[in-house]
Amino acid sequence: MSSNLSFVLNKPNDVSFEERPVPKIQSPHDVLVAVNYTGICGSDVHYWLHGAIGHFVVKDPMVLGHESAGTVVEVGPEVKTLKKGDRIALEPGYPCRRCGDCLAGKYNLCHEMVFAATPPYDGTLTGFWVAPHDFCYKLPDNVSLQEGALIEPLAVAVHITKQARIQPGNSVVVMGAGPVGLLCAAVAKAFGATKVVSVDIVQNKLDFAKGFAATHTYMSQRVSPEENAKALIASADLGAGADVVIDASGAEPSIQTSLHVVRMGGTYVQGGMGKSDINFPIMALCLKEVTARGSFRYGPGDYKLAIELVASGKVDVKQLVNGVVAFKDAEEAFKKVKEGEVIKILIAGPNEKVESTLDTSVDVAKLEAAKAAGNTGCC
Ligand SMILES: NC(=O)c1ccc[n+]([C@@H]2O[C@H](COP(=O)([O-])OP(=O)(O)OC[C@H]3O[C@@H](n4cnc5c(N)ncnc54)[C@H](O)[C@@H]3O)[C@@H](O)[C@H]2O)c1
Ligand SMILES: OC[C@H](O)C(O)[C@@H](O)CO
Repeated sequence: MSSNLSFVLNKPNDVSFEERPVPKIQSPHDVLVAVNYTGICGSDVHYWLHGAIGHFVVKDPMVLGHESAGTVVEVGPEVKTLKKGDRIALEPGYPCRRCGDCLAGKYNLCHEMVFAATPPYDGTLTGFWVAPHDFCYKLPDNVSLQEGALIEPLAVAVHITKQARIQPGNSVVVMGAGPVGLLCAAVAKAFGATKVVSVDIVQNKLDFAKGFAATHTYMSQRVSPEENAKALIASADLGAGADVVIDASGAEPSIQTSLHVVRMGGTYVQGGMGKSDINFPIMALCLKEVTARGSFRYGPGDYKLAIELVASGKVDVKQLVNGVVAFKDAEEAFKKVKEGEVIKILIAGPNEKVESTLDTSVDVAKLEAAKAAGNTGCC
């Protein structure tokens, strides 16, 4: 346990591998975890390319990654629920536990949140990670460590979908068929929605969505939001509109269309993070008495439910994984995500002996096309 190789963002478009000290257990309630697999999130790609998301600016070198699963290698003296060798999904944000929001059960809103790979805090693309034991969730025997790395984006989708208060038999439209939108569609179905419409602007994403969880798909059109909504409603036979619309794209045209797709008295949830300010059809919100909610990360019970959805076979996260790469190929994996042709790539921990199962050669033309289209991952 002397090597702790880490994948560090120095500044935009400049990453390196660095030996960092193996972290030490700080509190008797901490565990030390060997990181086995980490997924790449759009926010990691955004930091890599731009060095900032909103007011979170990378000023000093920062280890990337926050979608991880690992194996417990050491436990603090007060840890009763985990032992050495346990396989866990890592919840990567640690709230203060004492402020009003934490005490109200909304710890995801804590102002003092320490969140992995959100500056100034380092992330989990590293060999070893220390975490409070109650933010490490033991994986059931039938859930693999690779699936464990998908629990983080699934927990995001669980939180978004809980915010939508879906009822059995509801119709749900999900804008965006990236990993978060696909997982929202799957969770909506697990929550009892009978019609789930995935919407995107890329045909192969819709083809995947149809085989994954969507009952219907719709290719968003470059027309006015009202016309787009009318065509969407007609194509999915949504009658007076959808009971619930979730935005998992962050794109302004998608958000505008959403408010025209939701039915009178329906619910709209903002999960996507795009531009901070947009033109928003506020009159539709008012006249339809739409309930609108935001959704940020995840809170009490979300990781637990995400793991149960995978363990019970209700959400098959394995389908989202295009391949696994060795730690040394982390930068190539980021380029692959940037190309926009993959759903989820996992990076094996630096101490894992794995062969890359993904062709890591990068198509420069695709990279340039993604750049020209402004596809920079997220946010
Ligand atoms: N709320 C949270 O806590 C939270 C957490 C993680 C990610 N996010 C956000 O959720 C969003 C989705 O994440 P992801 O990882 O799936 O990102 P992604 O970039 O892989 O997926 C976004 C999808 O939206 C599609 N899209 C773009 N414009 C569209 C339009 N006009 N109509 C319909 N679809 C359109 C894209 O083609 C893409 O498939 C991102 O904005 C991300 O920042 C939010
Ligand atoms: O899943 C967690 C998200 O990726 C993060 O909150 C990020 O998008 C903003 O810091």
